Amino acid sequence: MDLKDPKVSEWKRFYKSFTYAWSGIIRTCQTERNFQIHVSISIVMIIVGFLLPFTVFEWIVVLFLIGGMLALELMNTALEHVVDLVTDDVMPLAKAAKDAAAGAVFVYAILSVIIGLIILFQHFPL
Ligand SMILES: Nc1ncnc2c1ncn2[C@@H]1O[C@H](COP(=O)(O)OP(=O)(O)OP(=O)(O)O)[C@@H](O)[C@H]1O
Repeated sequence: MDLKDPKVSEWKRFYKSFTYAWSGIIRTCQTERNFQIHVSISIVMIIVGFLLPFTVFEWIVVLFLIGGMLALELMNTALEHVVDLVTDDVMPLAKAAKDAAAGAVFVYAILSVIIGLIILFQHFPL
């Protein structure tokens, strides 16, 4: 179905774009080891959040970190696919693009771990 077709209703377009997004998430979850690791850590963090329990502010921070991390990992996967689509050859620009995207994920992951530990230490003071 062509989503730009004017005969397609707005709701159908909205629903279709939602199913495309969902299939992108599922596919990435099935194929990308790093995404699976992030999902696992997110589930653990949510369980810990219910057990401690987190305050409303802590939930907001943790959910932003989880959402940001998963969204960034999806963007990284998209960029890897595009680079692989453009070339099979070993090229410095392909490496630069992939490594920069991986770097973005790494920066966010380090920040998430630090903020996550700060939140956890609030509940288990040393
Ligand atoms: N076409 C290419 N030209 C040059 N270097 C590349 C190319 N494709 C990948 N690389 C480099 O090889 C390394 C591994 O890349 P790869 O695409 O396998 O991703 P990855 O880091 O294993 O991530 P993932 O496990 O999520 O697929 C990275 O340093 C990347 O920059």
